[in-house]
Amino acid sequence: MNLYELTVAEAMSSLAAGDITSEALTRSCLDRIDKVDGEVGAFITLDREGALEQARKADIERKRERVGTLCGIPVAIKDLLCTKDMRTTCGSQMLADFIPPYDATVVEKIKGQGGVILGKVSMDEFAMGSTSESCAFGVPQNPWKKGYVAGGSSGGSAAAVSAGECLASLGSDTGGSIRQPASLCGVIGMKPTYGRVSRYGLVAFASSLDQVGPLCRDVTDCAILMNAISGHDQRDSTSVRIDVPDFTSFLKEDVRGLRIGVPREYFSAGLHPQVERVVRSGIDLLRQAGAVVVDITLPHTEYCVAAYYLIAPAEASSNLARYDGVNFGRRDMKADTLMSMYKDTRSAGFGTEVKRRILIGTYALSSGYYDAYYKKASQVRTMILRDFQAAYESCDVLVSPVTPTPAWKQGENSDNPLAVYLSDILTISANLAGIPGISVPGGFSSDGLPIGIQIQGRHFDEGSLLRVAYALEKMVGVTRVPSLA
Ligand SMILES: NC(=O)C[C@H](N)C(=O)O
Repeated sequence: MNLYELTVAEAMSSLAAGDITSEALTRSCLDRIDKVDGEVGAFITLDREGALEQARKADIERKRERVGTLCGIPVAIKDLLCTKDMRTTCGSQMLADFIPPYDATVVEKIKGQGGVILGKVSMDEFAMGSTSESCAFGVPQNPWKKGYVAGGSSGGSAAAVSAGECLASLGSDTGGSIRQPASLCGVIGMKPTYGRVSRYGLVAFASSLDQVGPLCRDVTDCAILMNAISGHDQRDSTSVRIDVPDFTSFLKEDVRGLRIGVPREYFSAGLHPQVERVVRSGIDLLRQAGAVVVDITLPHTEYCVAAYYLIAPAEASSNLARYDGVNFGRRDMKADTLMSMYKDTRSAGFGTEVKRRILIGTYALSSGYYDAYYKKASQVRTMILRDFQAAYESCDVLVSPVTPTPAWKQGENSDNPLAVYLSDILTISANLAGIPGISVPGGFSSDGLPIGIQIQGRHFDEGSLLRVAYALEKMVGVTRVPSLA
């Protein structure tokens, strides 16, 4: 077995036993990147020398003292998390040369535990998209099938883990951006409860929805990464002061007596029959293992896309106002007035989808329209939250598809933003309600594309998600790294 194929847990014990070194492990990932990334296209910035230096340092420290949990483990970071002295582009020309002077809290935590940062991975521009095709610096593709999308917006994070270019990665999820690419690339992806993980140093898209989370090769690794990144942070006023459990303590195969809710609305028309087959067979496995399956209704599901595509663009239009050519990133200098400098910078710096969202958001927030759009959408958001609260009175977790279809061909929906927005229909509600969700591999389509199963739960009950995901993983059996022949 190649070292790059190890899970985080396996690598941790081999490193602790002295069977491998971090330098060898890191070199194995770098060699793998050299071999396959020309095709996979996951990395925007690769810090080869820096990674090897961190790995050697980890090897020396291990000999001398007690080391952090992730000591010597190579990880990749979505390119919207600030990394000190390392370019952070958000997949946008606007930040093509932006080098942050500080680390995001989650990056600081990974480094603090000895993790080796390999570099920054591809994403949709400012996290707006579901295919990563709007990235200004290279589009990742699905490691399972040439020419197919890796999903988005954390497409580079999912593709890098899936292709064996790193052992784990961090992504962010505003409307499905961790769970959807995880599902399409056959890896685990968790969106924690809003407030569980610090957003300090995460470049904001829609601040009331964004959350950082891990993408990994198995559920155990997901629990390990959750332990590493969770917790209150004084620098993020929306992070919650609540105890962080040891997430690995939930890794039990036993789901007896657990009440699994199956939301009727998530299996409606438009769901690909092969996705339905995979998810229903996952539910059957859980039933056979002793879980109690109950029928659930989330009646306001049909309004979630409309509410999200008002709230997220409204917040984005406000957050992205800071890219004015003065404070951050790019400036177009040919203009001779301040107004035309703003206009030229923003016209050239942002891509089509980002502009579209800024326009929608600015329109929705303009005077006289607030009540009709943003306020209405916020009220719908409350109804969606209440649906979940009512559901969790009769079940402990919800099991459903992650996306209506498996991965599609690159370019297929490029001219149809509405079709792409609709592909978020099964993931968006969790962000609107702030609840946690995870995607775990459930099977494959007839043409070999991975299909994930989504588990959602109560606020701060990531534990039950991990428990069900772990049981499913044991019953379904994970397929590791695709051959990329
Ligand atoms: N950022 C996300 O979670 C992705 C979502 N598809 C969006 O475009 O907003």
